[in-house]
Amino acid sequence: MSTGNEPVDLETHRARLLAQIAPLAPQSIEVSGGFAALHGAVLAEDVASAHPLPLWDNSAMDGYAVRSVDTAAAPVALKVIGEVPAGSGWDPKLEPGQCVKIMTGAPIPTDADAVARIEDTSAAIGGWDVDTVQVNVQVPPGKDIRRSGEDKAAGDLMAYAGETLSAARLSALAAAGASTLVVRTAPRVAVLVTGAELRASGEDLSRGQIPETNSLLMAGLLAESGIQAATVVHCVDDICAVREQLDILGATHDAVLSTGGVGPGAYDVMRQVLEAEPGVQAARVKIRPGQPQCAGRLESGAMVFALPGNPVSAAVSFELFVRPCLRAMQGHREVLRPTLRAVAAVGWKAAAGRMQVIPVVFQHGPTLRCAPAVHASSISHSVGGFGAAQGYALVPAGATQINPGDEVEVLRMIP
Ligand SMILES: Nc1nc2c(c(=O)[nH]1)N[C@H]1C(S)=C(S)[C@@H](COP(=O)(O)OP(=O)(O)OC[C@H]3O[C@@H](n4cnc5c(N)ncnc54)[C@H](O)[C@@H]3O)O[C@H]1N2
Ligand code: MOO
Repeated sequence: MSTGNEPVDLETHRARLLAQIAPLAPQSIEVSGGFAALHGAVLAEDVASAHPLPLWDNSAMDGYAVRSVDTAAAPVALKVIGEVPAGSGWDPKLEPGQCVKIMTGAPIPTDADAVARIEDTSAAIGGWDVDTVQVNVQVPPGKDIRRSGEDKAAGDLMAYAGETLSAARLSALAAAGASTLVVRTAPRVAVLVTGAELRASGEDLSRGQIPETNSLLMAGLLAESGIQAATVVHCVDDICAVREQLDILGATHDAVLSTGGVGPGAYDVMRQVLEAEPGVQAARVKIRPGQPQCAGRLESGAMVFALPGNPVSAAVSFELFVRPCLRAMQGHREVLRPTLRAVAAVGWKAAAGRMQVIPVVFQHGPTLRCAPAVHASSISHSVGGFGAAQGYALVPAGATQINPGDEVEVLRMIP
């Protein structure tokens, strides 16, 4: 492990990490088995529409497909020669004075050029079951017809490499006849926790023991970032045991996250194990919390992010460094969340020489306002107050105080 002597700023450290990330190999997935499994995957190639949308001219309304010219002298009686419900492939021939019942989404007969809505006919009162219908209004050509290709033409690019397959995008690609998609699915991530004081939540606690919560935090933050099935491993504070786990997890995952044990303490085994890893770098980043960072590539193959053990420090480190790297692995076009401006609802003390990353709750109104979720002077361990956090305020290094009404830059994690 190499150790940078000089403290680095957030952007420099993040850029160094991102430079080490290689995008995962893309996979070509047949979607005949269904699209749902692809939700959250990231496109590795652009996708064009296989056919026009809509596929064919179809009715926008329930009513009667007519020849517009027949309605010129409305009200006019037209002979109903049949019905085209949605799903029907029938293309009836229409003679002058004839029409067909048609339902929303059904193909417009080639001989028709407009739709008279049922509301504008005698069927609105008399019902559908008639041989002759009176159309009460003049129906101009094209009225209530959804034209083939008016949404997307065949060959139009529908989605681009680097975009996430959201519900909206997946349904669009399914509608456009996609048969194979080239994607990157979520990286395989393991979470490794160490710490002799940690007990499973719910267990009785003796003095000196606390509930282990960082695995829940990390797995949850991963899930909120689209990585559902993280492997969680609890390991005793023992150099050989941690070494063995890192070797196993590093060979079977794309990234390993750990929390705790990176400080200078006598029992900080993670630091001691990683010291033997040539591809791992320790850094002091000018942020508060989250100053001690340790990351790089394990000899076993995976990226490792050894985060500080304090829960809020770990969460901040995840947001600022891990999440962007995992997104880069998956080929996301945007790896950082956009930042917003918010107005400080109350004042708080800043971190002076370091950028302060303080968990906040938002107050919605004509202007977005925020207030700290934890005490500004003791952020890193305040797991309780952090529970209400919806995002972070990023207070630049150099600021000593935020006053009520000041504008601050914020990252929003939860809507
Ligand atoms: N002499 C110094 N001491 C410390 C320094 C320093 O520069 N010099 N840095 C402080 C800062 S800043 C941080 S951050 C922490 C980083 O320490 P570690 O990464 O070694 O974390 P631990 O000591 O293992 O734990 C810190 C804290 O977090 C609790 N913890 C750890 N894991 C979990 C878990 N899975 N679930 C819940 N809570 C967890 C642990 O009990 C400790 O309270 O070092 C400072 N010290
Ligand atoms: O930098 Mo530590 O992460 O403050 O608590």
